[in-house]
Amino acid sequence: MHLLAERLTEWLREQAAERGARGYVVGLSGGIDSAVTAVLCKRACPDSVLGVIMPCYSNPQDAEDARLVARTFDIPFKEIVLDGPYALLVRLLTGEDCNVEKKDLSIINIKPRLRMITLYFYASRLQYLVAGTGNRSELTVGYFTKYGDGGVDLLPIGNLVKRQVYELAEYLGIPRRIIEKPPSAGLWVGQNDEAEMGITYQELDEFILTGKADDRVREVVKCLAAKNAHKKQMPALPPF
Ligand SMILES: Nc1ncnc2c1ncn2[C@@H]1O[C@H](COP(=O)(O)OP(=O)(O)OC[C@H]2O[C@@H]([n+]3cccc(C(=O)O)c3)[C@H](O)[C@@H]2O)[C@@H](O)[C@H]1O
Ligand SMILES: Nc1ncnc2c1ncn2[C@@H]1O[C@H](COP(=O)(O)OP(=O)(O)OP(=O)(O)O)[C@@H](O)[C@H]1O
Ligand SMILES: [Mg+2]
Repeated sequence: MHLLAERLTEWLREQAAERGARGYVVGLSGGIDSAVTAVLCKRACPDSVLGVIMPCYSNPQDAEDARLVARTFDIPFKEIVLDGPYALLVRLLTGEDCNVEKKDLSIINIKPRLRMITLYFYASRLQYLVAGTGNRSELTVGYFTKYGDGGVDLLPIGNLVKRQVYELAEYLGIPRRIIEKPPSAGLWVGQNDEAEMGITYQELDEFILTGKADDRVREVVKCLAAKNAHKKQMPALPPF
């Protein structure tokens, strides 16, 4: 893990230099993926990393956990509450008040997209790059919002399956309570990644790393990967 952390840190340093950027901006959710990504960015660019905490009708504990990460690793951060813009857009688009219990993807995907807009504001202001937090497990099945949390400049932990993200988190000293909470996109009350995908990260990681899986897991992965393949492609152009 020591070597992996060093190599990713060095890679982030090189990427910033090659792309003419001064540092990195990261959305800090209070979850493990953003904690690990932000700490790697802080190691790479100690004086030029910004964490942005963006509650959007979110569980207040998440912002509390995000602040804990920022303070533990001395990462400067902003808190931008997106409740108002979200409620306004939902009302404008649907004519109805937003309902935080409802799992309507056309509506709740607005949350990650508002976060993307916010992160690109800071990236442009500060001459930073937006560091995405997607990992190999999520990328394999396309478990992210297109141009939402998927709208980023680079993916420092994109080659690590979730289990490897946990290992790196342990090595980096991410606070226990963040390591221990169940992965959630936090898009509606009680959302849980594994329940929504229909497979566990352990099953998904095992399949990615070894090719071993029972028929049910194989089918779910195949199906999600096919359905979401477009998220990893450039928009189609006419062939003429
Ligand atoms: N074949 C195709 N070729 C080109 N484009 C295609 C397409 N099929 C759909 N599309 C487009 O893509 C859209 C659907 O994709 P998208 O808008 O992303 O929506 P969708 O994949 O339906 O929803 C996002 C999923 O990611 C999960 N998520 C989101 C955010 C964070 C996290 C997390 O882990 O933290 C997880 C979320 O819970 C949900 O399951 C369609 O509305 C359409 O515009
Ligand atoms: N409330 C939030 N404030 C700031 N950024 C957020 C917030 N919610 C989500 N994000 C951004 O969207 C990313 C995707 O969320 P995701 O849930 O996959 O990662 P995570 O919360 O870091 O880890 P976990 O998968 O364990 O919950 C986050 O890593 C973060 O960059
Ligand atoms: Mg999360």
